[in-house]
Amino acid sequence: MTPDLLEQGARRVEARLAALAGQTAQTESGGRTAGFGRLASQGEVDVTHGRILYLEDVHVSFDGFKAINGLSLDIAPGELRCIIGPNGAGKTTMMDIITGKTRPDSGTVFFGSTIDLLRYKESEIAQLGIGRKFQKPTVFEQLTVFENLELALKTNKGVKASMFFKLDFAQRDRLAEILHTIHLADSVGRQAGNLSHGQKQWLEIGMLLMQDPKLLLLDEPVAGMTDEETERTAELFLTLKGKHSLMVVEHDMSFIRTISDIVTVLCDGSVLAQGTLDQVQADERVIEVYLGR
Ligand SMILES: Nc1ncnc2c1ncn2[C@@H]1O[C@H](COP(=O)(O)OP(=O)(O)OP(=O)(O)O)[C@@H](O)[C@H]1O
Repeated sequence: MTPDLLEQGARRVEARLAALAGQTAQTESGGRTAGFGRLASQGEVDVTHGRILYLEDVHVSFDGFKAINGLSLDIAPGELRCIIGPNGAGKTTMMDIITGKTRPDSGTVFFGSTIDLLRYKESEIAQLGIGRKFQKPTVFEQLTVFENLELALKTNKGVKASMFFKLDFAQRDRLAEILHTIHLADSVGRQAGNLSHGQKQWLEIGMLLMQDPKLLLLDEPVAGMTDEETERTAELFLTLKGKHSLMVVEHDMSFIRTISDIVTVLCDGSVLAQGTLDQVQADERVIEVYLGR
C-alpha cells in the first residue's frame, strides 16, 4: 500500500469520526463512498474506494444456529478497528470467514474492491496479505528471536529454496526495524521459549510483520499480559496503525480506550453498534448485552 492511499484511508476514518461526533452510534457499515480517483497498480490491493475490507450481508449457520447473521462492515486502509462484543457474538467466526477458514452460506467479502475473498483458499488469503494472530502465541520455542523472524520470511518458499535462503540487505534492515518495533531488539539472541508471555506475543506479531501484511487480524492480543506489557502493546499497535490496517478483537476496555478510533460492537452475528468508544459505551443496547449495568 502506498503512503498516499494510507493517508486517504486515515482521512476517511477522520471524516467518519467527525460524522459520528455528537450522533447516536449507528449500525451503519458497508458504506458506499466515492472513489479517490487513483487506480491501483498490478499486485496492489485496490483501495481506491477507500476500503481495504468489505463485508456485506454475510450469513453463516452451524447446524441451523445463525452464528453470523447479516453481518456488514468495512475497514479503511491504515485503520485500526476494534471489535468488541459478548461471548458467542461471532467475532472469531467473522475472522474465520475473512481468512478463509469458514465459508459463509451467503454474502460478500472483499479485500480491496477487486479481490473476492470467497474465491480463495485459506493459504492463498494469507499470501494475498492478510495476516492473522490467534490468541495463544505460537512461536518456535527452541529457536532464537532472530531465527523466528528469519523463518517467517521462509514460510512462503519451497523446501529447497528455504534451505539455501539467506537474508539480503533489505531484509536484514527490515528485520532490524521490526525487532525495534516489537521491543525485542535487546533479546535478538534469546531463545523464544525463555521470553515472557507478552514478549512471545510481540514476537509472533513481528513474524507476521516480516511478511508485510496489508491487513492484520488480532484476536485478544493482550489477554494474559501484565499491565506494562499491555501498555507497550498499545504503543506497538499505534505504531502499526497507518502502515497496516488492523482489526483487533479485545475485551480489555482500557486497552481499547488507548488504541481505538472506531469501535464495532458485534452481537448475535451482526453489528449492534458502531462509533467511538464513548458512543458505544453510552448505547443502551450495548450496555444491555455486553457492558452490564
Ligand atoms: N464450528 C462450529 N460449530 C458449531 N457452532 C459454532 C462453531 N463455531 C462457532 N460456533 C458458535 O457460533 C457462535 C459464535 O461463536 P464465536 O466463537 O464466533 O463467538 P465469539 O464472539 O468469538 O466469542 P468469544 O468472545 O467467546 O470468543 C457461538 O455460539 C459458537 O458456539
